[in-house]
Amino acid sequence: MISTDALHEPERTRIAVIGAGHLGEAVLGGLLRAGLPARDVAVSALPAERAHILAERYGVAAGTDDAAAADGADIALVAVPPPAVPAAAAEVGPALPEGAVAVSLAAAVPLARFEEALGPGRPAARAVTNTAAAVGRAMTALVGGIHLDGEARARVGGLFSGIGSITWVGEEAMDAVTAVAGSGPALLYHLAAAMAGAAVDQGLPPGEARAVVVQTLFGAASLLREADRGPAELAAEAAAPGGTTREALDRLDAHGVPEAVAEAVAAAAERSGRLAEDAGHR
Ligand SMILES: NC(=O)C1=CN([C@@H]2O[C@H](COP(=O)(O)OP(=O)(O)OC[C@H]3O[C@@H](n4cnc5c(N)ncnc54)[C@H](OP(=O)(O)O)[C@@H]3O)[C@@H](O)[C@H]2O)C=CC1
Ligand SMILES: O=C(O)[C@@H]1CCC=N1
Repeated sequence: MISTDALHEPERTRIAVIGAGHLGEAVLGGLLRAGLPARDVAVSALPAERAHILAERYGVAAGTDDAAAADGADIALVAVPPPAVPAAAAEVGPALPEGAVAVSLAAAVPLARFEEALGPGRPAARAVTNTAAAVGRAMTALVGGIHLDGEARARVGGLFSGIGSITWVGEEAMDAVTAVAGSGPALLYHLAAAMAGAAVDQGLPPGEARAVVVQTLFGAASLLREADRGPAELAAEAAAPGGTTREALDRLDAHGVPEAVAEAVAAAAERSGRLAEDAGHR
């Protein structure tokens, strides 16, 4: 459930979602699923047809005007593409009530740049989250801005706790977190597709292959989360000497898969840094 303990109005937290594309819609859906009433949500999306679809799908107020969506919100979540953040923030900042918080969900854009565009004194934060927000299982890393006091920090933390797990980090960690928490889900989807394809090659019908892979990944992730052992130990437990798992793991190692994963994560983190540089933010 969304925490309402530390809100200005304990009964209500009004949320604006600015830029409801893939991530914004996932967060919107997750917040509603966690119990946020649709009447307390205003969305800004482009183009107008997209706003119309979201209004129909979720029963929220939706339009194309960022300032109108932010007007009256307690927390505005800005989920536009990185280059669009400064312009969106310049609309959102002045439209928010005093004390309301703006949170950037964009990759790469430094918090100081977001704060500058919002206008003086605006409480702000930066978040890296992921689309598992839609099912209440996001991993969100948060950085607090210079005007974010303890109460506002608790409000923001409470909101994101409603759609998954949170951690507060220093901004220097954000490129790494973006690579793992932001891009990480797609790495697993990539692996899932390869596993399902391989299972079909081995004779499973496609629907069956997908169901088996999904439940296997879900079970493994759940065990990883709850077990008192780490991933290496869990892998060793599944790999009987001379058995099938050892055969498969050896093949992955021979193909340099651990190194390839490390390279992929490093490339994503480096891309996050370059995105900021290309936009003149660093
Ligand atoms: N997708 C993900 O899993 C993750 C995304 N992010 C970050 O989230 C942000 C959004 O990513 P994602 O959802 O994938 O991208 P999308 O392109 O799916 O969504 C962004 C949406 O914002 C719209 N938009 C642009 N400017 C404005 C504006 N001023 N007001 C309202 N809407 C606007 C875009 O419209 P149009 O296309 O017409 O410009 C688009 O529909 C990015 O900054 C990204 O770095 C971070 C972590 C994970
Ligand atoms: O691909 C991207 O740039 C965004 C940021 C992290 C995940 N998706």
